[in-house]
Amino acid sequence: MEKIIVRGGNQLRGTVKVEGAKNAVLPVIAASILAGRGTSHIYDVPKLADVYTMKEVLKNLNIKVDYKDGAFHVNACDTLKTEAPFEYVRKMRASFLVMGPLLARVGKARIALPGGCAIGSRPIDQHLKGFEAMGATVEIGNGFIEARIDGRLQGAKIYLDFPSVGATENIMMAATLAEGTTIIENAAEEPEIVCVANYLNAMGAKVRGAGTGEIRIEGVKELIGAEHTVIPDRIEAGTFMVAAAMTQGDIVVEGATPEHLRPLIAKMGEMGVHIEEVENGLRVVGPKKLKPVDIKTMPHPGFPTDMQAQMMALLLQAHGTGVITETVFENRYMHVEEFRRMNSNIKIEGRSAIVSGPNKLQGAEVAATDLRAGAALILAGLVADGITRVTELKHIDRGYVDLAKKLQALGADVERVEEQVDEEIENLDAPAPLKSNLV
Ligand SMILES: CC(=O)N[C@H]1[C@@H](OP(=O)(O)OP(=O)(O)OC[C@H]2O[C@@H](n3ccc(=O)[nH]c3=O)[C@H](O)[C@@H]2O)O[C@H](CO)[C@@H](O)[C@@H]1O
Ligand SMILES: C=C(OP(=O)(O)O)C(=O)O
Repeated sequence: MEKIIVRGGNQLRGTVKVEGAKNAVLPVIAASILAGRGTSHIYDVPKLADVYTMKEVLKNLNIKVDYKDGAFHVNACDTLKTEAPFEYVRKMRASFLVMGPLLARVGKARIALPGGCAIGSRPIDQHLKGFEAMGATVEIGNGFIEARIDGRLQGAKIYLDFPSVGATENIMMAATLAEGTTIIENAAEEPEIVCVANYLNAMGAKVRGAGTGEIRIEGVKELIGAEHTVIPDRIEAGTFMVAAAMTQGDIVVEGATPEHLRPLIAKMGEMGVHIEEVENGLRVVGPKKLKPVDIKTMPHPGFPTDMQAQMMALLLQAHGTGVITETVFENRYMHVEEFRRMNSNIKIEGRSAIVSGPNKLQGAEVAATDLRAGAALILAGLVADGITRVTELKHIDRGYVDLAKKLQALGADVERVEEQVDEEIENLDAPAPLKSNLV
């Protein structure tokens, strides 16, 4: 079994470069389906398990895909297939983002129902509400969602009950080829939405207002393959920023974009972390003594839920009590049990986690229950006494390229190893998981 082994105690120093953003590249690749003519060339594509899953999804739709040296080339000009099976959606919920583009291009899409996940139930009702408002019929059965439209989708005014990132992207992509104008109200404002909109516009779409709560899309008849560079990953950048802050380190995060990281910069600043803008990123210097803060996750420009677990690791080191409130996902505290294995003092009350510190963390064997939980456990390992072994690396590989190697290059004692598991232990029946742990 592969593990990441962390021996705590080293301060981080040096420079680390962030990759293209996972949460931008996945919808950007899905958007490529919309181009009926020409080849798209997408740059700064990170080598993530999710990118390979998306590549497989597209290949299955009869789309030509080539991925080399960080560049992803897509040609979707042949007759498209319309089905994304459970095999892919199970691995990665973002596979559902092909529904809007398929519906717009060929009037039909059949996608496996995403189902539950380690961080909550994650329904897709807002995506479907948008497609129905544009005239599509949606049927659910046999574990699939099937959407159809005769002719073109029709522009519509769609109010999202919650500014869902995925629903905003899916509807925005579908609307680019619709007849007439679509207005998405209460749209998500994340930087990744702007990245996707810029790509759509480069392909010939007419999308205005991305990055605000109201997006207007004037439908066009055809989109053509285009070139696009993916924005830097603000969550990967944030993860390294926390690593520096935790270890009283001093690092430069190259590619960290200050405008995308305002809430994190503000909260880390309140904790006493020194953050300054440098030529091509951010310099982060960890203080001797961290102050506690309260954090509430919110849609952008609020504090990102994808940094909640990492900030909890940081709060474990603060002198005093801080409260984290998770408002975006219903069940995103799976890492708390793992932190407890490392001797931490965290109390859960409803949607809040009360973190009292500083904690004298101890190394332990812990499991990455989801992607950001995995990163947070490695961060905790950087300051724990003794050895921390993190398992279930498949989650971490969905969203981080060479996390162990990059930390190692900054001076951390971290390695990724293949550890033999005692055969007798491995053959024991595993207890049934409490929640399905698909993504
Ligand atoms: C690939 C990708 O970009 N993933 C990001 C995206 O996920 P994703 O796009 O799935 O997240 P959403 O913004 O859609 O979900 C936010 C909340 O809305 C709820 N909801 C969503 C859609 C819907 O139709 N109905 C509904 O109730 C979800 O259950 C969740 O509680 O945004 C999340 C919130 O910033 C991030 O944590 C994920 O990293
Ligand atoms: C929750 C995340 O991603 P996804 O929506 O792909 O599961 C994440 O990136 O932290």
